[in-house]
Parts: sequence; C-alpha cells; structure tokens
Amino acid sequence: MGMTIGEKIIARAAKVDEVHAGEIHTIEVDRLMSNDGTTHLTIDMYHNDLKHPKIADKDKIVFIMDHNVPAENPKTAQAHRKMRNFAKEHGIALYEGKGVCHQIMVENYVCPGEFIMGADSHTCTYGALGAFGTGIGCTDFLYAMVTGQSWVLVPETIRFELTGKLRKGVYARDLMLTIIGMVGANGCNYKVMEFAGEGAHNLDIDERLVLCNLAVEAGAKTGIVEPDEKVAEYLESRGRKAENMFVSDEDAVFEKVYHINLDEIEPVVARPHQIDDVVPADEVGDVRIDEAFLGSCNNGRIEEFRVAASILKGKKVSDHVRFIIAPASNEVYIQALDEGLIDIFLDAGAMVMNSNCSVCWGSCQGVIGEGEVLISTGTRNFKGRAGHPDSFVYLGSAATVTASAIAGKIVTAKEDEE
Ligand SMILES: CC(C)[C@H](C(=O)O)[C@@H](O)C(=O)O
Ligand code: SF4
Repeated sequence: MGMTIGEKIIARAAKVDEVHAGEIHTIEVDRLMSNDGTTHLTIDMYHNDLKHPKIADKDKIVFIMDHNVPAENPKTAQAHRKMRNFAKEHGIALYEGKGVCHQIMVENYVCPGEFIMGADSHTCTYGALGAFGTGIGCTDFLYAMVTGQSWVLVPETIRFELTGKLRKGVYARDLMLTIIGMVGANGCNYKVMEFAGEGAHNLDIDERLVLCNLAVEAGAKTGIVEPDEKVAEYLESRGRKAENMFVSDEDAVFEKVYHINLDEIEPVVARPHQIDDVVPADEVGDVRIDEAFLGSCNNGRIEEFRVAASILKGKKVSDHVRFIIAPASNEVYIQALDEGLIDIFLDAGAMVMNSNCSVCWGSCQGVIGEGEVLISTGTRNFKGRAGHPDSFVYLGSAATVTASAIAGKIVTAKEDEE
C-alpha cells in the first residue's frame, strides 16, 4: 500500500519501511524546539521529577526566547534566567531576541523529511519545507529531551489539491483563512493537511509557511506542502541540503481530498472570537479599529512588509489607531531596513518593535483594553487573545491590516495601492 508524505516521514523517523494511519510508532526525533512560553516548566520538571536527569543529544535541541522579549516583568525575567542558565549548563543553542521561534527554525534548521517536535502549537509551520513539525506539551518535550525519542499515532491525511494562482491583492493568508472557514476550526483534528497540485507549487516558500503555520488552527497535527525545487533552492541558498523530499505515492490513502482553485480566493477576514468565522473582507461592515498589528510567525516576513510598505507609502496611520509592526526575525528586520521599508513605516506613524511575538501573543506588547478592536496578522482571535477578555480581534492579511490602519476601520486595500 502506498504512503502519504506524513507516513513516509514517520516511517523514516521510526526506522521502518512502512507505516500507515492508525498505527502507533516509537520515533527518533530529528530536532526539538522550545520557547520561553514553557521552557521554564520543562526545566522545573527536569530538576524536580527525574531520578537520573540527562540530555540525549544537546545538538538536536534549540531554545528560543521570543514570546516575552525583552522581559516585561520580574516573573518572566526569572523564567528567562532559568532558560539561559540551563542552556549554558548543557550547551544547548539559545536564541534571545533574534525573532519568533518558528521563523528562526525555518531560517536555520528545518530540512525536508525531518520529524521535529516543538513545545509550541505552530511547529506545524515546518511543513512548508517538507518536514513533519508538530506541537507537544512540556511533559512530552521533557521525555524527548531525555530519551531522544517520542511516539506518534500515525494520522490520516487530508489532501488539498490546489490549482491556479492567487490573484493580485489576494494572499496565502486569505487562502488559509478561507480553508479554515470551509473545514471549520475542528475540521482537520489530528490529521495531516497535505497541500499539493500545481497551485501549491505556484506558491513561494513564504506563502507555504503561511499555510502550514495555520494548519493547527483547523485542528491538524501538521500541515505539509509537497516539496519541490523551490524548497531545494531555498535550502541551498541557506547552505542546507535538500534530501528526503518525500511526496505521496499514487496509491496513498487519503481520508478526503478537497479541490481548491486559487483564482477564486478573495480577501477575507476572520471575525472575533473564532478563526473559522470567516467572511469576505468587504462584507465585514463598518468596524472601527483601535489597533492594527503586522507581524507573527504567520505573517511577519519580508514579503508581507513589502506589501504593507507599498500601501503605506506617502500615507498616514489614522490618528485613532496604533499600528504596531514586529518583524518575525532580525533577518527580516535588517532586510526591511536595507530596503527602506522601516523608514516608510515610521514616516507613516507606525510603531516598529523588536523581532518577537508581540501583539500576537498578547501579553508583552501592544495589549488592547476593554472594548477595543484589533485587526491583526497574528494566528489567533480567541476571546482575550490580545489583552482584555472583553476586546475584539479580527484576523486579515498584511494588506487588509495596513489598509485598515490607514482608514481607521476594516477595509481592503485598493488595487493600485499594492
Ligand atoms: C506559548 C505557546 C505555548 C503558545 C502555543 O503553543 O502556540 C503560543 O505560541 C501561542 O501562539 O498561543
Ligand atoms: S507569533 Fe504568535 S503564534 Fe507564533 S509563536 Fe508567537 S505567540 Fe505563538
């Protein structure tokens, strides 16, 4: 029986010839990532609950401080100290203030065919490079850190067969929000969302990252785009090898296949407080905003910054809006500086933050108050996600967020602006 991409990666990690959905396998983890959201908890368990604490392979572990960076209160400062000290003591790679964990991982580590576990739900992002990335809690992280192994119940795969190309002014973010609106926030629970077909290959790496990153918002175990020469080029440009570029066999078994024509996708917005409450952006009505956010592991890359800058150029952010911009990594930040994008943002009246999770995380920067409305390129719009429990988060593309920051209410960008 043929295998899907996800099954092939699990078979490789389990060191067996074949695996199929429904089986449980012990796997060797290729890499482990943990951020400052939970690493201090893992470290506490390591010290307090293990009889013979040890690290299986320090070179497979990456610690990234990105959620509350720089620390905004003594409690996070203490959690950060714990993380720094542990990393130093065990020789674990540590990134502090260099960017959002998933962006750092994609820029520096992820390779196709790898099985990567991260103590963060958006670890599914790595499927953009043909890897199996999945989020785990800190107990599972601790086990994998100590043994080098974990276990996996092989998921069923749902295939998204994509055709066509996104039209001008329509972005991967609109595509993925549309898909989540269609399948629902639980529509792909514990499945692999596999994106394939000529439409998927038309998407660039940054667009694939947007798709895979939000797979968990449809409940998926991970999202994977069928890897191709664009992945190979990206890896080669960064000094990594394109091996293990698995694609699904012709006779692989999919639980379901969706056919989506990218030409038909239009700008959309997810309304508070559910990500699957998706409507066409121009049907959202008259929604006045207090804050706009451009950034996050979903949408804080150079491509989104270019779109935002082309819309903002020569314009001003509405005087009742705080427009907060946080690059997904310092690499993005430096590139944006070089291209003059940061000048455009500052001239327009936006606030540019350090590379971190920022408003997406909603506990460090740009928190919104009671009754306030945010339009965001972040990943989630749960009640209270960006601050006060009685506040409202809409999700949209970089273009929609930027155009809204200028208009002071939710609008889509006009064609000549992009
Ligand atoms: C802090 C972390 C555990 C959390 C996650 O798992 O996703 C965060 O990154 C988020 O986006 O809500
Ligand atoms: S940017 Fe948002 S979604 Fe991504 S890791 Fe940070 S808090 Fe989580």
